[in-house]
Amino acid sequence: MRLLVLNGPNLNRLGKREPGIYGAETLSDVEDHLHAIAKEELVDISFYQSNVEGALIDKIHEADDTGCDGIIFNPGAYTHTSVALRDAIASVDVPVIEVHISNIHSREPFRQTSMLAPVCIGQLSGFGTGGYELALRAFLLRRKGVKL
Ligand SMILES: O=C(O)[C@]1(O)C[C@H](CCCOc2ccccc2)[C@@H](O)[C@H](O)C1
Repeated sequence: MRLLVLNGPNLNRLGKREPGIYGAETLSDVEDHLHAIAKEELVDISFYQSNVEGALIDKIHEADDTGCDGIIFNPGAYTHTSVALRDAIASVDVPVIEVHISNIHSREPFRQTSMLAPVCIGQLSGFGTGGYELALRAFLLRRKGVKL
């Protein structure tokens, strides 16, 4: 199984700022952790972070065109604004799980709406960086035939 972990704007700052909201782990720490699980589970996993909406869209298209089995996607602030990313996800067959480190539903009103959730297979929000592992394990359960 091949998975892509996609991160949107400012997530390159993870662990460097606002640890009270997003924790102290860096994006590299998250990648190392997911790499270890992927190795155990014989999953081919790749990572991409961009602050550019169009680059994220191109990556979603590329994943679909190359037979990726799933995308774990933290869209960052584009979650709340991007019709273009919504349309990109709607335009591909590859399943997408939306991940948020914070619980967006308990934060400012403008963060409580996701433009992308309706076209994703699910959303994980508020589990810290553990949400990325939860999403990986959700794809593993789907691989076993669990209807998620
Ligand atoms: O909780 C999440 O994962 C968010 O996607 C994070 C976004 C923010 C990404 C920026 O993350 C930073 C991490 C550390 C320091 C500065 C920004 C925020 O705009 C969303 O509403 C919720």
